[in-house]
Amino acid sequence: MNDILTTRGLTMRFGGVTAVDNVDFNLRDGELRCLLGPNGAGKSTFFKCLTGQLTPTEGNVTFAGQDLTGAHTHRIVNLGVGIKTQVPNVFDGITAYENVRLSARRKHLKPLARELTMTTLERCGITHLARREVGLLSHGQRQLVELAMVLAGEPKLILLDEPAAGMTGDERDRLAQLVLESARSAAVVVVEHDMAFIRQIAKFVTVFNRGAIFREAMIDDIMQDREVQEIYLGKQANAA
Ligand SMILES: Nc1ncnc2c1ncn2[C@@H]1O[C@H](COP(=O)(O)OP(=O)(O)OP(=O)(O)O)[C@@H](O)[C@H]1O
Repeated sequence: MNDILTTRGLTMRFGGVTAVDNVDFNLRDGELRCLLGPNGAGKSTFFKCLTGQLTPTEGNVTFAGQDLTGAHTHRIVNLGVGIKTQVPNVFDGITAYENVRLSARRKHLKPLARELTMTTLERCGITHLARREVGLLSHGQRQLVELAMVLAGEPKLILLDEPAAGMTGDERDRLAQLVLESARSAAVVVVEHDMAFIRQIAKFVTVFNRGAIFREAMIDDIMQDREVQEIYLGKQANAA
């Protein structure tokens, strides 16, 4: 299968700090990949270079054969990438339904957009929140609304940064189910800390450390990997 996303020599420096260091990353079409690593490993910075939130200092990002290095987030989304950042990117003053419909309307005329909105709300288990103003919802509920917005855009690639943050156990289970389901029709990259959630969804994972790819393997092998355990413990010991 072809690669839908690649980076070559991707590097991001902030002054003297090299947050992402010469990363070559490959994601196959339809693949679900989790990005792990201790705090400060460079996962979020790498993610932001993919989404257009940051312009890398060096290297390039290719999506579906197109060079997207330094492209605006708007263009990246229009090309078929669904992005969920750490802070829910929703419109607080309107309802969940209206938020999701805005996303569905990007590709579809009104009747189809309405139908897609309803099915997506249902898929995400938030039909009961359709008429609620999003600014009044809990953090976990807002995360699900944002995910519904991403899915209603029918992306070819979905990028999720810490999607399980602030969720209840039930919301997290729903999210895990949704991510697995979404991975049947799109490639998915998930940056996440929540190990319970990772265990629910992860197959092949990429572990970052000090800005570089430290290990790539199946999650069960990663969990047994002593060097991976050490980089996590090392960070905790340093922080203590
Ligand atoms: N805007 C910035 N300016 C300066 N340094 C930054 C900036 N953003 C990130 N860094 C630094 O880059 C390194 C990587 O940070 P990053 O947030 O990408 O790691 P992470 O793996 O996502 O960590 P976490 O899991 O805690 O979110 C850290 O040393 C961090 O302090």
